[in-house]
Amino acid sequence: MATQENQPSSTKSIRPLVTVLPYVRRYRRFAVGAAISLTIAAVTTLTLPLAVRRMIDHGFSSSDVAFINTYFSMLMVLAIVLALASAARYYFVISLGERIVADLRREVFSRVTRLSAAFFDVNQSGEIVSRLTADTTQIKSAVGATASVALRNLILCLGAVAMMVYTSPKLSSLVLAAIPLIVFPIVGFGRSVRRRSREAQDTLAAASAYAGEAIAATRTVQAFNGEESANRRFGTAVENAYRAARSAVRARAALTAFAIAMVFGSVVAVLWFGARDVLNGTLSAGTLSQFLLYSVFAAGSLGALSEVWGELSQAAGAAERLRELLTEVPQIRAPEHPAAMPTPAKGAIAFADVHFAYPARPDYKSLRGLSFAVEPGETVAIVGPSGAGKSTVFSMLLRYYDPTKGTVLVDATDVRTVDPKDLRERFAIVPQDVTIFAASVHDNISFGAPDASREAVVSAAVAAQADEFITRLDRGYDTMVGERGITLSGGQRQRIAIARAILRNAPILLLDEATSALDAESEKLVQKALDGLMQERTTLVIAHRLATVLKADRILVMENGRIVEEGTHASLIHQGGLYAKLARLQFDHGAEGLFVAARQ
Ligand SMILES: Nc1ncnc2c1ncn2[C@@H]1O[C@H](COP(=O)(O)OP(=O)(O)OP(=O)(O)O)[C@@H](O)[C@H]1O
Repeated sequence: MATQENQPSSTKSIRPLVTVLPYVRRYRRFAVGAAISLTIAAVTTLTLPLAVRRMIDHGFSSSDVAFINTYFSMLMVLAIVLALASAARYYFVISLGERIVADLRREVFSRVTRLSAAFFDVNQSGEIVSRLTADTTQIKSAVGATASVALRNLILCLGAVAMMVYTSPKLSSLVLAAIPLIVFPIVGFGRSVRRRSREAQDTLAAASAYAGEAIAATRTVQAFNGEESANRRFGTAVENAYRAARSAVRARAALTAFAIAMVFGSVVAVLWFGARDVLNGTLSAGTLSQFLLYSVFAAGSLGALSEVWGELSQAAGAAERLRELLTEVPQIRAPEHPAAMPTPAKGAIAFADVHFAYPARPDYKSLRGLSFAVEPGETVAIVGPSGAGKSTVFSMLLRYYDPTKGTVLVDATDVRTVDPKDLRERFAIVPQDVTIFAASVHDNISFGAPDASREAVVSAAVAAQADEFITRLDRGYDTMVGERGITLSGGQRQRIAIARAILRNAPILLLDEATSALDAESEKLVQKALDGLMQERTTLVIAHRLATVLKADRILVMENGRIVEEGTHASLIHQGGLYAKLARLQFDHGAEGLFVAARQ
């Protein structure tokens, strides 16, 4: 992932998993419950070989029925304790995993929604969504299943080794000598698994990103008969993800095979010595059986630990990807001591010699010394050829980016000195391509004012000429509109956006007129809705229609990131400059009120 502030780190251990620790601490009760039940289960398992030895050395030889009965009832009790402790362990550990992942997802999402526009210029949304879903799932399995298996096996392994030493120090010393030979290669393999697993998650995220984009645009894909090529591209991405995952799995498989071979190999070797001691009469058969069981436990748990190490290394790859998002600092954020926006809000705007290049394209200046002022209550239209920098003006006002030079002022306050939240509070925006969420009409209108009552929502819709079509929908204001408002017409979507802006009741309106032509009826309704919205507020409108420029108090003509002409429609036509040319083009084309974006 490309980030502005934060280059991906390249840690070589499972250290990224410490990201998860604060979450574990938050739910200490689950963690403590898990630890207690784990210990009980492990200790119970460890007492079994003791019982077996006594059975072999005393039970069968004494043929004492009462002894056998007591022994078997004790074993039964042990079995029940083991069952209950295992169930409790499962419950605590899995609940902890689920809880942590829910928190992680919430926190990552909330972080991502606060990141600046520059971050999204270089990162794909699908890639980020993949981190939210696939990577957090890996963490869940690490915290839930894997960590508990690891802990249980660690306790079992340590316990078994201790009991082995207790049972036969001589045989144990042979086993212990073999341990470093086993452990070091395992750690090495773990690193390789972690690196490959990170690659697998990265390629999977790339596939998800592409799928998200293509599915959101199925109509375009079908219109261009692009299904084949979309399938091919997704297929390639999925195959890449498969190959990367298989490479990680291969490393894990090799790790498992190596660990098991080494561990059991050393057990067999040690037993061979033990068997000779039994024949010599220096070791009882029961003691050797007990030792055998403990070494099988130790070997089994070491084998399991090596597998778990692989899984933890995999989860560390995922944790690293999440940590990148969690530590990403928004470039645009409130200063340490934000100034207060002056109240009451007036709605004055000023640009003073603003220069700006988008971070994704630092060599190209989108604004080159832009200066203008808008008085409170004024309606100002911005016109100019495509790429002149009109939309960039809006981005600077909303402080999506900071100027490279110069100052943007709202109510005579430098926008960099205030909290972006307070600044954005002063704006309502109607963008060119309206964003409609897959939610009810009510929720879509009240998006910028979530506490608004139904009455307020309806009156905003009435003012936006939207009430009539909304009440004709199946469930009126409670009708769910599809993703991106797919069930609504273009004009309806625009009127919902206008209602949203009316309800927000902000002192400054930013309006990016849609270039797509609506039918005459819709056009009239949208115009009427806008007239209502523009009253009594400062309005800055990127104009594409003659009707709009005629109504504006002033027109700013932009070209190459600065203002080249300024005046009213009549005075600018009279000047015979760029505006006159743009207007002529429009009339030549005869398109009703549509400014054709002409490249100079
Ligand atoms: N996010 C971005 N990253 C890099 N460059 C950008 C970005 N957005 C816009 N630009 C560039 O900045 C310049 C000004 O773009 P802007 O969108 O402000 O133009 P515009 O006047 O609104 O054009 P149009 O009328 O076509 O919407 C263009 O050259 C464009 O390529």
